[in-house]
Amino acid sequence: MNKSAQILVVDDDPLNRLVLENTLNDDYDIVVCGSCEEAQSVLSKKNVDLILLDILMGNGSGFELLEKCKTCIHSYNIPIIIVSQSHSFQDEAKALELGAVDYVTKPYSPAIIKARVKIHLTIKKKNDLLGRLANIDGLTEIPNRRALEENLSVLWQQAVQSQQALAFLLISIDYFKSYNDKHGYAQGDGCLVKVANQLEHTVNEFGGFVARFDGVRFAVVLTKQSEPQLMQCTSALHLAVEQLEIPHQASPISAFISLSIGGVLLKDHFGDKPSDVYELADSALLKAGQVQSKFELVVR
Ligand SMILES: Nc1nc2c(ncn2[C@@H]2O[C@H](COP(=O)(O)OP(=O)(O)OP(=O)(O)O)[C@@H](O)[C@H]2O)c(=O)[nH]1
Repeated sequence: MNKSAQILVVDDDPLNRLVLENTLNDDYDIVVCGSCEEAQSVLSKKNVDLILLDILMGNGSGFELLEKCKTCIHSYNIPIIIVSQSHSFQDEAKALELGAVDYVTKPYSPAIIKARVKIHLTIKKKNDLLGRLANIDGLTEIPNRRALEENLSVLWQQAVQSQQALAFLLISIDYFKSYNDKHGYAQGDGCLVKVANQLEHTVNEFGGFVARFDGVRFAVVLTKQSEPQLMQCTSALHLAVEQLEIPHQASPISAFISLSIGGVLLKDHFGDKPSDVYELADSALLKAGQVQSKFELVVR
């Protein structure tokens, strides 16, 4: 049977582990651990969907593991249900404050454990979906501006700390207003989807990140770039979209859809904040639209 989720059971009592395993084994993949250290090692290797955690363990406090999980980027969104012998309100309150989603006291009814696990897995699935949707552009299904901002912020900070170059490209489809006027808005949407997919495919080959910036503009972030590498990437992007051969009957410069690219290469001066590159890239993009190469680069 295809089990729907992976559950980690952490309890130092072998009998408790066995009971929980037998309760949930039919519906889920169960991994059992007798200590917090073992559990941490499992969490670093496996994708866990939910944790059932005992807090009063002889060999280390479950509270510590709970706190670690909730402050770690890789595990903070895993729901943790406490299964405890302690009926103390303080322990229950502490566990919930530290981020546990539920608190079940022993002895428990297997049916209730099953029901609570099911509820929290359903909520997690919905939260995961919302998280994904919040970062995906509805039309092109590539990352959206929110995802770009999150990603750029992390990569910019890393670049500043390591003093390694960071490149930002702003890409626009040429004469898109005329394209919509000539071919219709629906076809315009279809064209945006094709271009976005092609850009994503090409940028992936260069190990970069692409997002829809706004309307007909896309943004690309590339780390550890040199000028020649960046030129190679932008040529590949121009070529990839040319090769789609999407007819553009109203373009004064090409029979097919084409791009202009404004680039910023941060080498020495990274600016005060990540979004400083937007303005620089926007000016470069404006100039790119007027030159034959359709690419303009600002180096800082
Ligand atoms: N079909 C479609 N069109 C869009 C979408 N978002 C923005 N647009 C249109 O894209 C056009 C963008 O035009 P502009 O950026 O003003 O300019 P342009 O025609 O590309 O001209 P140049 O910048 O000189 O190349 C506008 O007409 C917008 O209405 C979208 O999601 N779908």
